[in-house]
Formats: sequence, C-alpha cells, structure tokens
Amino acid sequence: MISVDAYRAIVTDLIGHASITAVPLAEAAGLVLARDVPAGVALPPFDNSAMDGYAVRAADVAGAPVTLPVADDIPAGRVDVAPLEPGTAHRIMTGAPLPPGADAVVMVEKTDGGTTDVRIDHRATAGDHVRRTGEDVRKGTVALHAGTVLGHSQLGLAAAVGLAEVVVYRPLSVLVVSTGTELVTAPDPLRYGQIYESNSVMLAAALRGLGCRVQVVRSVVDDVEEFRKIVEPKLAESDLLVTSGGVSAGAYEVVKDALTAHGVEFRKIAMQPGGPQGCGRWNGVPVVTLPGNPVSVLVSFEAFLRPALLAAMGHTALERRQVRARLTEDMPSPEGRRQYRRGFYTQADGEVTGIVGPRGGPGSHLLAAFTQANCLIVLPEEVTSAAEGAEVDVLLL
Ligand SMILES: Nc1nc2c(c(=O)[nH]1)N[C@H]1C(S)=C(S)[C@@H](COP(=O)(O)OP(=O)(O)OC[C@H]3O[C@@H](n4cnc5c(N)ncnc54)[C@H](O)[C@@H]3O)O[C@H]1N2
Ligand code: MOO
Repeated sequence: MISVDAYRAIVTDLIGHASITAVPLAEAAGLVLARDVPAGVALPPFDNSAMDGYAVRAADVAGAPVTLPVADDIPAGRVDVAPLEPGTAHRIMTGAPLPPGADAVVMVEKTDGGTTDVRIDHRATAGDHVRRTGEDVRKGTVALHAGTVLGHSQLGLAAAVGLAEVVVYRPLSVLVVSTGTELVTAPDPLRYGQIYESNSVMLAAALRGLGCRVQVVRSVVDDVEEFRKIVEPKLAESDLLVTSGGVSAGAYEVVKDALTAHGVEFRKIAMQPGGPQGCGRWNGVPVVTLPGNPVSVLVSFEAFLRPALLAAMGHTALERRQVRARLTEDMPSPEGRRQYRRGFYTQADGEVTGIVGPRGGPGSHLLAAFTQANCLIVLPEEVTSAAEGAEVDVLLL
C-alpha cells in the first residue's frame, strides 16, 4: 500500500501541465490567466458624468438658485462634445463625456429639468458627480495578473479594457468511461441485478466544474476487447482518461485486465474509501482508473484528481479549506488507512471551533448521505477510533 500523499504526487506528476492558448472571453470562465492583461485603455477612458443632469462650472452655480441657458445636449456615446462656455449649462446623461470647461454635474433632481434654460437649486463643488479618467484602472498598468482565476468580474474587466480573447492554461479534455456489465442508463428499464449508471454523471459534472472539457462513455461492458475497441480510438483526442470500476480483485476487472500490460499500474492506497486505484499512460495518454463505488469515485476525485487537474490548469489554490472541528459522536476508523467520512460541519456564532458529525456510514455505496454532507471528516492513518468531543480535521466542500 502507498500513502494518499504519495499517490497524489504520482497522479499530479502524471497529468502534468496544460499548454497555453488564447480563447474568446465567452469560453474563458473558470480558466486561469497565463499572461498578464495590460490595460490598453484607461477606465474610465474619459472624464464623464456619473448622473443624469447638467454639466456646469461650479463657480457659475455658487449663488444657487441660478438660471443658466442650456447650450447643448450630451447623451452617452456622443463624441463631438462642444466646450462649455462660462455662464451656460449642458444637459448631460450618465456616462456621457464631460465637456471641456465643465467641472461638475448637478443631478436633474436638483433642477427644474429645463431644456432651454435650467434653474439650478443647489450649489455644486468642483468634481461633483464627475468620474475621472483612469480612476478605476490607469492605462498601461496590469489590469489582471497571470495566475488570476477568471470569474465573472475578471472577465468583465478584461472586456472593459478592450480584450476579445485572453491567454489561459488550456482546459484539459477528459474522457470519462464507466465500466460494468450491470450498468444501465435511463430511460432503459432496470432488471434484477442491474443498476443505473451514476459515476460518469458525477465525474463529468465535477470535472466541468474545474474547467475541463469532458467527453463521456456512459457504460462499457466487462469485456476487455470491447473496452479497448470503444475507448482506444477516443484516446487521441483526450488529455486524460478517467475510468470507473473494474480495478479491484475480482475475476472480471475489465480496466485492470485491459490496461495492466499497457502502461497502467494498479495498487492499493492507504485510504478508505478509494483503496484500489490505477494510473499510468496508455498510448502516451495519462490514465487514472478509479474504483467503481460512487463514494469512492467522489473521494478519489477530491484526494487526487481535483488537486492534480487544478495544478495542471494553472491554479495555485489546490486545497479545500481545512478546519478543525469537534466530533458529535464516536467514530471508528480502519488502522493504517486515512479515512474520509462524509460529514456535516457547523460553526456557531462566536465559536472558534465548529462541530462535525458524520452523514451516513463509511460504506462507499452510500451516495445519498454524500448529498447531505458539506465536508469530509479526515481520520488519519494511525487513528483507529475518534471519541465524541475529539478535534478532527475537516475539509469543507
Ligand atoms: N476481494 C476484494 N474485493 C473488493 C476489494 C478488495 O480489495 N478485495 N475492494 C473493494 C473496494 S474497497 C472497492 S471500492 C471495490 C472497487 O471495485 P471495482 O473498481 O472493481 O469496481 P466494480 O466492482 O466495478 O464496482 C464496485 C461497485 O460500484 C458499482 N458501480 C460501478 N460503476 C458504477 C457506475 N458507473 N455507476 C454506479 N455504480 C457503479 C458496482 O455496481 C459495484 O457495486 O471493490 C471492492 N471489492
Ligand atoms: O476503498 Mo473502496 O473504495 O470503498 O470502498
């Protein structure tokens, strides 16, 4: 058996690093910037009005109430803005360029709203309701740094400084294959001895959540020739193959039987669930073979695939947030294995340490309990039982 940490390093090394590529902003959500984004324009690009109202010289309204002739009308988008002559006002809309000569904007609510003459009821101070060039981003500075994860605000900023594309770590293309002759996909009816396939649905969603592109083969029967015939041709277009099922000690371990002689090594990891694992290269393509039990799939994803894929796609935050919490009940744990139990963590207002209790038993078929969990409780290899009230490590999902 090898440790969770050693195997995680093996998988991380195997998956390696994605190349970099330019993608349109619409395809970049969740990806990581590989190059700085320079601000080719200032934000705002020009002095402009923050309000619908009147552009004035503050000095002209110092004796408010005053009435000024309205010399021009400036909607947003107007580019031929005439200078403001002293003693006049321009009607101006939010986002429209401040005319040269004006130094303040008076909101329309503080006037009579006139279009030929306007009565201004309140005095203004220079700078009122004026948004200055570059006060958000100065031209020529770095708007977004390499390594930034592109969420919606970051993509908005990239668009605002005039980019159509960003250079990112390429999203990895992952081929997900579920194996098992017992697997059926809805809406086919379920006969005795069969189960509905669920692993590929979970894996695809989890991988897409990291930014991967995913291709899925929902079920391959436990037949080595059939497995190779279906999966091998799809390898060429994949950066990674992830399988589920067929890796343990039985007589029909299709993944193990198909790939043992083709560069994939199968071993036991000192963890529960997720003990039986395999990884290596098939035709040069990285392969990670997960055990078939649904909870084993999810825990393996957390322990190995998630950090390795995040690292490959340029992320530096690879870990789930880890906190300490007190157990609400006694929990046994297998000797020599790191156990991951599904749990529910809460932290009362003002408390430093939260509490955590298990959701469901340790069985790796108990998927429903996972859906009610918000964390994994981690019981280290040397622990065989943790008592109620003991502090344990918790990974927040
Ligand atoms: N003699 C031993 N038997 C088993 C061992 C062992 O060490 N010695 N390990 C057990 C552990 S732990 C696990 S985990 C499983 C892993 O087995 P496999 O990877 O070969 O997985 P399968 O046998 O194909 O499936 C296990 C279980 O999961 C169900 N399954 C499989 N694929 C799916 C899917 N896509 N969607 C939903 N459910 C799926 C399958 O029907 C089985 O019930 O081996 C233990 N046995
Ligand atoms: O190690 Mo297997 O993954 O429970 O249940």
